[in-house]
Amino acid sequence: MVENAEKKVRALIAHPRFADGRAADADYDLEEAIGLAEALGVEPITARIIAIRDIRSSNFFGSGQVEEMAENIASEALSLVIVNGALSPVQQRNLERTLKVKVIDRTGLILEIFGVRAATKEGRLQVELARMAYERSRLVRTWTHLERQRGGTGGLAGPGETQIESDRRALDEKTGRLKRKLDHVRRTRGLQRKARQRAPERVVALVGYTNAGKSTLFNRLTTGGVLAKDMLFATLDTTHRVLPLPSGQKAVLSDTVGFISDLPTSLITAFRATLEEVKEADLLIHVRDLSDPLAERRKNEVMEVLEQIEAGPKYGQPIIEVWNKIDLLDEQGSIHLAERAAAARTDADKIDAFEISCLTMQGVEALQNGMEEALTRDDHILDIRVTPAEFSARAWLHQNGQVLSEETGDDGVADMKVRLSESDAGKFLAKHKALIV
Ligand SMILES: Nc1nc2c(ncn2[C@@H]2O[C@H](COP(=O)(O)OP(=O)(O)OP(=O)(O)O)[C@@H](O)[C@H]2O)c(=O)[nH]1
Ligand SMILES: [Mg+2]
Repeated sequence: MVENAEKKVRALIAHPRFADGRAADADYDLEEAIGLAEALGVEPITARIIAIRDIRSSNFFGSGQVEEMAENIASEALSLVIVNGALSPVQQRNLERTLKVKVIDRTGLILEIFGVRAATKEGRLQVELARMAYERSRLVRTWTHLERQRGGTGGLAGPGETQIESDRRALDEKTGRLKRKLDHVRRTRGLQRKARQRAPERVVALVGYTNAGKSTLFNRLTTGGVLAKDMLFATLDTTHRVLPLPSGQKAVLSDTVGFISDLPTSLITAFRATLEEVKEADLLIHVRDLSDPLAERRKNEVMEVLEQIEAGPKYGQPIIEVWNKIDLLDEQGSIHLAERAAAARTDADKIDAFEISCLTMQGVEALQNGMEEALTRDDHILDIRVTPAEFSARAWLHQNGQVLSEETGDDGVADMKVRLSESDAGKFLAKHKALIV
């Protein structure tokens, strides 16, 4: 956001640690928050974990803690406080008043990053919509707060209420307008997607926590050209490239926005359209950074998001796990990992796991074979004889299947060997069973 190092906004990052949180996790959480701040282009000058026994409704933090923050802000000349948690609008406002600097919470921070990073029209509209959803949810919270203040009489009227109601109406109107614009942009893109679906190519989608290495892998597997960077949310817009498979077949690979913990559902919903692509893919590749100490937690978070959008194994969609960045593990760690990968493959829930390094390319070939295997596992290879009169069936086969061989006799009758996906084979058999040799 700010290019010039001297002009960078100097920030205090505060990670609230609750009594039930693990101490070690808090360190990593704080590190992630620093990464997010850097992704926004601000300079994290001070970063600290603040123990919270119970959340204060007025300031979130205790008064002693706020005082310490104020001192820190003064001595370091800071102008931004990032709270790596969820603040109510009242808490945010009170903190800003007391500290006399801008205060944002985790969702606010992520929204800011998305706002700066969104490059396409659709991306920008999605972020705008997400921001509306965020603001609306905060209005609701203020509303409950006001009700509580009045002792929950439930009575109507009062200046605050009217204001909130009109704010809410204004937001809803704006949201409606945005949605219509977004629909328009998407219809165009939907058409493009349909065009892709008509092609026999299958679609493989990369998913995973932000910074896991999705774009790096994307570039390794295709002709590349996507920004891969040690920065959270480097990718916001979906990109597609041809994915060559070892046998010479082709698929389409898509790179998507990364996931992150504690995203409110409203934000996930705003990115639903991007995630639609994930849902419609023939195969998901879950890229995981195995050098991340929180790898297991991240995995569960990604799986939760997938479930929320009704994608993944629970919805019959095959998934392969890529255990990336193994070059960063020591020898002991690598041996342990190889054992786990082997165990996972024979496990009850049979996870296809491939250990790779996008840096050294170790394991990438095995992954490519694994992807092809997963994509063609349920394929049918049919021997078909078509007469010239059935030219439409022949055209359909060319469009939807992979024609492995085709010989046409003098009488114009063609003998074909065609590879079809399970569903296409079903469709073909339902209509043209008589053509099967
Ligand atoms: N050491 C090592 N670094 C890797 C490997 N793969 C990716 N990286 C690095 O990890 C960082 C993040 O990579 P990206 O490909 O941008 O990650 P991403 O999952 O696309 O992240 P977002 O788009 O932000 O969600 C980059 O600095 C990469 O160079 C690997 O196998 N080993
Ligand atoms: Mg990326």
